[in-house]
Amino acid sequence: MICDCWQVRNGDGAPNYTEDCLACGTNKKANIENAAAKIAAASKQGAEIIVLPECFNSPYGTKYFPEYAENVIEGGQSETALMLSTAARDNKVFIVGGSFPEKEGEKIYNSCYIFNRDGDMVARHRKVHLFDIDIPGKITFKESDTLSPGDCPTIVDLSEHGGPPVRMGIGICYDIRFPELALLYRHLGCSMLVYPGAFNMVTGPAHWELLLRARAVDTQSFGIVCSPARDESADYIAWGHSMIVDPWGEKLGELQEKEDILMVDLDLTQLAKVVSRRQNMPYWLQRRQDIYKLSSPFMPEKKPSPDK
Ligand SMILES: NC(=O)CCC(=O)C(=O)O
Repeated sequence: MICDCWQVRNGDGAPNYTEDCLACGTNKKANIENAAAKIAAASKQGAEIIVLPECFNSPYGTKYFPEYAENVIEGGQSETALMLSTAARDNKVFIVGGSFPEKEGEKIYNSCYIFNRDGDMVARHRKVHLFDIDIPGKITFKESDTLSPGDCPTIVDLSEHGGPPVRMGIGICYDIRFPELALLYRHLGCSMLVYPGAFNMVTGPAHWELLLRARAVDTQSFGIVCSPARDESADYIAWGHSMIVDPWGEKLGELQEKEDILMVDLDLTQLAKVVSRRQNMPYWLQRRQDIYKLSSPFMPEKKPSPDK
């Protein structure tokens, strides 16, 4: 399996976005070392935030998850989480750690851990929508054979951790198909949606870019997807095409299917674009909440939604 990373650098007040690809296979140790090496390389190029793809320490497949899963909490010695923490601290970067199978008790989750520049774990997202699909003759996949779903949205505000003014909503792959999650993130003040993901050769060409751009436009936010690069010999062949789009749905950068690095500057002017897009086309304020309404236990009742 091959992986992409995506990064943000904050140069002279100008965050800079990059994507890498890195090769992953069945050798877990090699996958972890490769990810660490790519994080270091990206950091050398000035990346400030690095995003890894879904399932970067193992092949993507239900039969692999139990074997590659690590216990991060409950005093677990997770070598993958340790690498992410060390890499974040040594390179002084934020890391959105793609995902890896995580064990807690009897359950296994598809989890994304996020680290600050000191190597502290600041958030965890457990994939909330499991990829259970059956398109006869094309693709059948049932994550729920071995995985359990998470039950929380996950937001990371980098400014609360000494970083740039970016509030990210995190999802993992199939989570991108659920507009309600993205709308909830918008409601909770996010201006960027980050989805480590691994679409395949059936759904990738059809929906990967479409969904990212849709979620970005739905929420007037930056959108990022970070995929493993394609490995034709894998059981599950990833589509690749890590990508970042702006709140207008315009592509700021895209990788192809191979191992690679892509860096995209996101200067403060572009961050301001979120605000101006939201003002120019204030559809968030024009929602007809008398006809329909997003409801979530994670939505504060009284707090007005941040829709500047
Ligand atoms: N890893 C995943 O969740 C795959 C999702 C996917 O391919 C899709 O089409 O959705």
